[in-house]
Amino acid sequence: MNERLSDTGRKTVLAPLFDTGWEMVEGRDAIRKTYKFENFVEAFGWMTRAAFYAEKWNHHPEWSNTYNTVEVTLTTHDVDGLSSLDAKLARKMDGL
Ligand SMILES: C[C@H](O)[C@H](O)[C@H]1CNC2=NC(N)=NC(=O)C2=N1
Repeated sequence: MNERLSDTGRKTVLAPLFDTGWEMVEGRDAIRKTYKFENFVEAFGWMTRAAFYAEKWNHHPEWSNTYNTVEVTLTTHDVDGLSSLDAKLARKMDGL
């Protein structure tokens, strides 16, 4: 069962993500990041690749796309806050 990240878990898995541009969402236990691409095709291609992992891991982002920009928010609805799955998906998104 996936659980909300502990204080120690937050230090180890969230801190590196903050270094890559992720930030806490104000008023929510969630993280967000804005990705910029060359154009719409690059942005949507990246979303498609990310969507395969989201589906494979049954962990889905809140996101929106405008032309070359994708705004992503990650949180775990089942635990009403951040879990290790959010960190896992964030790391994957950064690597795609
Ligand atoms: C029933 C289904 O497995 C759950 O609702 C899954 C689907 N995708 C999910 N995605 C996210 N981000 N959080 C969840 O808690 C979650 N739960």
